[in-house]
Amino acid sequence: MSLPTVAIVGRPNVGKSTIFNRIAGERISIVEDIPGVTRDRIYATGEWLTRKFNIIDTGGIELSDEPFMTEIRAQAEIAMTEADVIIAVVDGETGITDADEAVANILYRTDKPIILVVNKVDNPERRMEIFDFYSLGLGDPYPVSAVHGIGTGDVLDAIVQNLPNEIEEENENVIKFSLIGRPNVGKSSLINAILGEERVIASPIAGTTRDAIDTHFTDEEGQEFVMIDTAGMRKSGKIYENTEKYSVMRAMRAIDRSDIVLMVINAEEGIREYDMRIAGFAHEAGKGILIVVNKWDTLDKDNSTMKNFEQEIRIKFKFLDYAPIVYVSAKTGQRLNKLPEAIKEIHHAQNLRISSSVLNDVIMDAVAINPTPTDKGKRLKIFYATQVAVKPPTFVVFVNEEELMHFSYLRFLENQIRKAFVFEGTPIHLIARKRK
Ligand SMILES: Nc1nc2c(ncn2[C@@H]2O[C@H](COP(=O)(O)OP(=O)(O)OP(=O)(O)O)[C@@H](O)[C@H]2O)c(=O)[nH]1
Ligand SMILES: Nc1nc2c(ncn2[C@@H]2O[C@H](COP(=O)(O)OP(=O)(O)OP(=O)(O)O)[C@@H](O)[C@H]2O)c(=O)[nH]1
Repeated sequence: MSLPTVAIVGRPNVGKSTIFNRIAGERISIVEDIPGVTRDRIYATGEWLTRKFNIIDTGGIELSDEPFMTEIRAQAEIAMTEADVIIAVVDGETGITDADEAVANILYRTDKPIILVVNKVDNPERRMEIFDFYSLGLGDPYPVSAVHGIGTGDVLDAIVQNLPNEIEEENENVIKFSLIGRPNVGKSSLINAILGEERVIASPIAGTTRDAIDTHFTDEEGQEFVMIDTAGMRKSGKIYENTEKYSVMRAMRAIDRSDIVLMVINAEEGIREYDMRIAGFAHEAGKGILIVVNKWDTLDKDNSTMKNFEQEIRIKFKFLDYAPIVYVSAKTGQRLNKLPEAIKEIHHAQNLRISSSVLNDVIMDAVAINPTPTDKGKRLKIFYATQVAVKPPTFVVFVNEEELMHFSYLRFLENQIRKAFVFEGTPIHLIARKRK
């Protein structure tokens, strides 16, 4: 589902990251061994009163070599482009500075809701001073002490009140996908090729955010697709558009809105750090993933080229062992016809429901091959398993003691499930729960 976005702006040192961490709370997960972008701590998901939203700390988007004022203005512009609600942070300890006024001046141009947060209001005496901040012209100041968690509840209330109404009715039959990859890997060429190949009338439809334009099309079999816009990949000449953090953030937003992500890699360049972070994020988000190696025409190939390439991918994207790989050329058209097919198969896999009886047969066979682990003389007992969700397929395994379920055994069960059913291209989640 597509989530609304909240962006935090303000000059350095006012406490943006502290507020970001408060709002994102425990939802910033740091998963070991997966180079997910969640560690960058500029993009996370927050939740309050059952409303979920994405939150961006624009302070984390640093523009190297730009003068200080240019940088904070650019960050405010990013907030105005990306967000549905903007949190402008100032410092109650130091009062209003020129930089705060510069930020306010940029924000006057937007009609998006702005919540003015006066941070570092650590004690009641200081509350009286927040009235000075009315002069910024950004509305009522909300006093907060982010380090102590005071006042953040009111800010969250204000965020939720200002979020746009639930957007985009979900149509389960439509496949939403996006093409993600570093600049110049050939995303636009592939998009044009896919649309050309399908010989369909592609019509841009307004997306959930003002500036996102998604492309809607139907293939010959009547399957509907929505290609999610990755507008940030377009070159608009803004100074921040080319920064890696911004491009990563745009990619993350596109991933959030997609069911399936086409991770595009340039055959000439191989896999880069950027690819691993984006892929890690898509994996953590439970999205379907197709690895597309483009510019296949540029390589001098022999019998082992493809095998070697696959090996590199499998080593670098260790956590994506379920993702199929397609080697294509947007230039010559080689294997482009495989893309819609592969997308449809992944969509099928991520929506697959396994009946409990069939699932439990597989689990029991698995336990017969590889007995459950023991710890301090106690053996893990598996009572039964059941699928609780799709997209991604999620299974709960009921056990005697959760602690006895080791990661490696869960991994083994996952492999057995993958051998028994076709879950190619989708992560699957296994959760151990103590039976009540
Ligand atoms: N007294 C007090 N200090 C705070 C509070 N919130 C943050 N700080 C401190 O203010 C400093 C800056 O906080 P950050 O969250 O890093 O500020 P920032 O705006 O993200 O800064 P940049 O990353 O430089 O943009 C840190 O030393 C924090 O500990 C608060 O509520 N009260
Ligand atoms: N040889 C070859 N060149 C390709 C292929 N696909 C794209 N190109 C070229 O690679 C360059 C970049 O292609 P784009 O489609 O603009 O790449 P992009 O990923 O959309 O780039 P950004 O807009 O910068 O994000 C162009 O010069 C293309 O003609 C391919 O399969 N083979």
